[in-house]
Amino acid sequence: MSQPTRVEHDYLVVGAGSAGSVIARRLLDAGHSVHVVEAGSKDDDERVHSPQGWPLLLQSPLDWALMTVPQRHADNRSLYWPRGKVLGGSSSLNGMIYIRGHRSDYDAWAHTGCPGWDWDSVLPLFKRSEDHVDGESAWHGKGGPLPVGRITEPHPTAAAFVEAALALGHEHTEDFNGERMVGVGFNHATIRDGRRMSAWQSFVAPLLGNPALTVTTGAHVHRVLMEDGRAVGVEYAVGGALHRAYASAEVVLSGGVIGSAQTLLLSGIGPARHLREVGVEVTVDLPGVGENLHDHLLVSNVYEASRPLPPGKANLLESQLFASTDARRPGPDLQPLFLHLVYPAESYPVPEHGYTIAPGIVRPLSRGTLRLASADPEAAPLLDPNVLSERYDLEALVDAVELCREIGGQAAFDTWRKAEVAPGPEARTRDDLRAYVRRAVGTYHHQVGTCRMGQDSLSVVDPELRVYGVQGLRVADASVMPSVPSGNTNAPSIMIGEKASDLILAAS
Ligand SMILES: Cc1cc2nc3c(=O)[nH]c(=O)nc-3n(C[C@H](O)[C@H](O)[C@H](O)COP(=O)(O)OP(=O)(O)OC[C@H]3O[C@@H](n4cnc5c(N)ncnc54)[C@H](O)[C@@H]3O)c2cc1C
Repeated sequence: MSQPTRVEHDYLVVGAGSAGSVIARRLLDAGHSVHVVEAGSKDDDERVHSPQGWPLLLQSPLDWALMTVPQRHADNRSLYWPRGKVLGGSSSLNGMIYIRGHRSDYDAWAHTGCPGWDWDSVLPLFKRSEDHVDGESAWHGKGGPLPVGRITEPHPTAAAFVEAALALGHEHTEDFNGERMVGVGFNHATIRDGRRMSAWQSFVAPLLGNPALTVTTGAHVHRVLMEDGRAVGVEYAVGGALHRAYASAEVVLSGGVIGSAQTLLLSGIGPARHLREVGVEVTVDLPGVGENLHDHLLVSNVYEASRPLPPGKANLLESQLFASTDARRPGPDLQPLFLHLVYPAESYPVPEHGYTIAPGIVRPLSRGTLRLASADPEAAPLLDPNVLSERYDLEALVDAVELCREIGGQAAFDTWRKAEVAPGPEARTRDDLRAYVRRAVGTYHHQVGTCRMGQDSLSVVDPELRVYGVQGLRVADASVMPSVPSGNTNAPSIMIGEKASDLILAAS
């Protein structure tokens, strides 16, 4: 019997998230054919598009809704990790804050084996994506696919947060992506005309009629198909049925910090010992796959409000503060975030009306792992970020809790504050606050690092994002970050998509 003709595109992109959407767009613009294979659904749920819809998407079918393994240093709690399972990936259910991080974050990447990823090299890529409401400047781009706007009518409590931090002596920052990141101010956000601008909507939706583009949704990629050491395609499941898709040029994994590492492991690319333990045949012994999992950490200082809060007009996350526990270090390590809603602290009461001053840390030292639970591609992986295993992370979070308490106690909040609910008045000493952090710590949703870029024995991809030991296969998403930048990770993931497309096109 003759083999059916195998349908090939030039490129296969696995995952239509922040990075994958950019890659698909840039390859299409360059005249290539692209097949995007996405496990999630179309983004036709209206809650995706409203800037205020994201809390309603958590635990919905558009969320992978993963859980970590019990965290030893956090009272053995399993942490809930939302991730977008929809066109746009996590950029379709994130908080829309547009932050790039500090210049020193990227210079550190370059310094630790990633030439070409220093700040001066990546700034033009951030700008190329952007269509900033303020227009072209030294810091921002105009005319790119990604709209970035300002919070023009802040919620009164978000304004109170800024006023309170200023009263404590923090400096005002007009633009966290500008000259000075450290300070307090209002976020810029990926919102235009009152609509969320996900990476998919910004980069790919305008090209949906392009015959060179094929999009398959509801398609869970199980493994990379290899021929003679070269990636030639992927196998994916739709419903119960298995399908194959092929690429004549390259396969690009953009499944995010969890999906990309899991796909590599299921393809036999990873630590040989672990693969044998779970019964996956080893293709390439690559010990770094699944190592270096880390995340920004967040707690929720929750306040009961003295009256119902008026509705906001933007993304519910309008103002924040970048601060440092050590002035000798470049850039911030704390990121208290204000929400004009109750973002509950686990196991603490949830007031009917309230707001949250969320202490966050952005230079965590704790590192963990992602491992397969079994060889079954549909089984969720074992996620162990090992949070708070480093003493610095615990102490920095306690510093952040104290800082947020100080802000919450300022006169600017007098007309809004009824009571502090978490950590609550009974938490007085630093030890009490350590216990609170262990009991309430959660994710800031900025997991990275499981397919780390670099040139040492634990690197998974080289600085051109090519998987070591395999031809024709790259990883491009938050998983390649060697260390998490000190800001939110959507813009950095989009930048990685820009850089990846340059590298792919240069090799074509
Ligand atoms: C609730 C939440 C709030 C956040 N808020 C912000 C914020 O305000 N600002 C900010 O900058 N960052 C925020 N982030 C983080 C940011 O959105 C992510 O870091 C970023 O989107 C990661 O991009 P990515 O391309 O690596 O992965 P993703 O955008 O997650 O994309 C991965 C895609 O691959 C698909 N996929 C995975 N595995 C497979 C597979 N096996 N087969 C097929 N498809 C697969 C997924 O369904 C998904 O669509 C938030 C994240 C969350 C979850």
